[in-house]
Amino acid sequence: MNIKLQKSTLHKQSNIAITGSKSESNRLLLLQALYPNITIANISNSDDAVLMQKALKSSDTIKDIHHAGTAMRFLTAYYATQNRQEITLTGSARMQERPIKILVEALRQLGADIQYTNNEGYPPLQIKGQKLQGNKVTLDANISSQYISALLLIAPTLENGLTLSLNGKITSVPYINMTLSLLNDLGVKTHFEGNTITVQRFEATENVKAFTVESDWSSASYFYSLIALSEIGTTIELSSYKENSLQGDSCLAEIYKEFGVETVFAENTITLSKKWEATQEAIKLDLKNAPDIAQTIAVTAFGLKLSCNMIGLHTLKIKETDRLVALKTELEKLGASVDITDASLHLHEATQINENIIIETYKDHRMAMAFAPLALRVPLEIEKADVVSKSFPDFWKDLQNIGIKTV
Ligand SMILES: O=C(O)C1=C[C@@H](OP(=O)(O)O)[C@@H](O)[C@H](O)C1
Ligand SMILES: C=C(OP(=O)(O)O)C(=O)O
Repeated sequence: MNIKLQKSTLHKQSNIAITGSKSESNRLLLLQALYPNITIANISNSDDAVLMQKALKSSDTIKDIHHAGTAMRFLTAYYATQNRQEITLTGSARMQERPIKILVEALRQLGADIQYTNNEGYPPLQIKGQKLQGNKVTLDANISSQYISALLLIAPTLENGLTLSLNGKITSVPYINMTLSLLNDLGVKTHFEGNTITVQRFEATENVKAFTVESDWSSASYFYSLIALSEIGTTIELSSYKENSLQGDSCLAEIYKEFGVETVFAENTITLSKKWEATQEAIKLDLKNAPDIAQTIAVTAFGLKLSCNMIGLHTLKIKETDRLVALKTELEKLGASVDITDASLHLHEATQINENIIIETYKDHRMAMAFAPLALRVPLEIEKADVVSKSFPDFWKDLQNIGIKTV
């Protein structure tokens, strides 16, 4: 399904309820499988969270988690500890190109029995669950924080807890802190200092532990972009959000000030308002802590004809697609000039925005959603637009409700 977007104007005021963070949801689902007294409210309706629930519920020995990176990594750790039938954990063609060796090696250090079905270092995996004896692991921390979160989530069930020693520059740190915070809320004792994380063993208790997931900040990024590209005075209220978020992408509130967007926090909402014209200076950002908002920001800057320099993007090449190449290719079709390296993107100030361009999405939800706000500048078409369901199935409906017109 392609979607043609007409040149549109947002309603002056609107409000939208976004469902829970997919990152928090998938952590809590894994914890719930280990500690069944957990209840979860405002769970994400994303494909990734639905696939996680399906995998955990079904008795099939083959689990296919499609494109869901967190499900792939978290379930690898989970099934390695579960004494049951052998499980095959697989995913989409792209998932089979996303590396998992660092996690598999770490679990093997603890005594896990995991084999590669096809290619060494990549899913599918053949996992024979058993009681893991080890309690110390050393692993590289500069490729994906999801390997670390996966180990932390199973850590409190291990006989002697777990000590992780992290090598190299730690990437996506807020996601590690999110995992530790949720463990702490459950009652697990943890400690993170320098390159060492320790987690103590935790026994399930009788008490029910109720969690409410905050709504997804990465999904909120597209509304930040829409407001940044709107007329002064346009506002959107989003729920349910809080100022003290576990999600690193809440740095959007600070970043989008440079694009003229003010964020006001109320009890459980944020109101985004276009308050002033964007700064005309080049935007400079290090996104090693918030990789998922790089595409949104690049497109906002392009739409505002600003130059933008982003570093800390070394993880983008192994996500749903090579996001650096995808961004360069699609932005240049629209008239931009973009330089990329393995870890950075430099967008030059645009002079024009080409109309009626078909944006390819490369099976990446964030490509579709990041480019959609350009409909406030030019008519454009988004190819295979249903890809958004990976994280935000209601995206197109919500966009129509706030004034974006489709053909
Ligand atoms: O732990 C998580 O929930 C996530 C961690 C990040 O991945 P990396 O640590 O691989 O950068 C992020 O990009 C992904 O969307 C979700
Ligand atoms: C990278 C992402 O997800 P995952 O790694 O969990 O597939 C994302 O949602 O942008």
